[in-house]
Amino acid sequence: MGHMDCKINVVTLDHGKGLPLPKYETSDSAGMDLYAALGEGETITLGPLERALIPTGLAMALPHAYEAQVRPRSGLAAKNGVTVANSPGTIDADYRGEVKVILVNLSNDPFTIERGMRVAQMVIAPVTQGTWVEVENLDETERGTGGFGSTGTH
Ligand SMILES: O=c1ccn([C@H]2C[C@H](O)[C@@H](COP(=O)(O)OP(=O)(O)OP(=O)(O)O)O2)c(=O)[nH]1
Ligand SMILES: [Mg+2]
Repeated sequence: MGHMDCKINVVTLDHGKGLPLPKYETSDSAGMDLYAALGEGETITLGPLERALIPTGLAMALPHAYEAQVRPRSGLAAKNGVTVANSPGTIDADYRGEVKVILVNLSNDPFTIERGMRVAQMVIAPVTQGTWVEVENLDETERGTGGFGSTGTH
């Protein structure tokens, strides 16, 4: 079965020109890697616990009822302790600004980002919006109000 297709209008901003559009690295990849759209020769170095907004050079228009999630790359997290501070970042379908990645360095070593580095991945997902139905009481369930480690304790 093929993947659901979601056509996304995209504008490459000036500082993103020359970088490829994000792509799926394998046929069944869930995410497309996002490239750091820094200037030629420009770098951003994150010291321990520092964070920065990394430009992707892309502005997009997701179709109605879709979102994009900005997620960490496991390689960066495992090897360098570098992750997405607000993971998963939420790109709303009505956002027309530049997509940015909020990277944070959770390691004790500085980490330097260069132009073209793949800093995060973006997953396209359908959006369900909820509508409230206000009631006086909720139905009873096996779990009830238990949570936060309540199961398997007796
Ligand atoms: O990792 C992210 C997260 C968000 N955004 C952009 C797209 C998103 O549609 C917008 C708002 O994001 P969010 O709702 O998470 O941030 P907020 O702090 O609630 O800002 P706002 O008041 O603008 O909604 O910022 C990014 O570019 N990267
Ligand atoms: Mg918001």
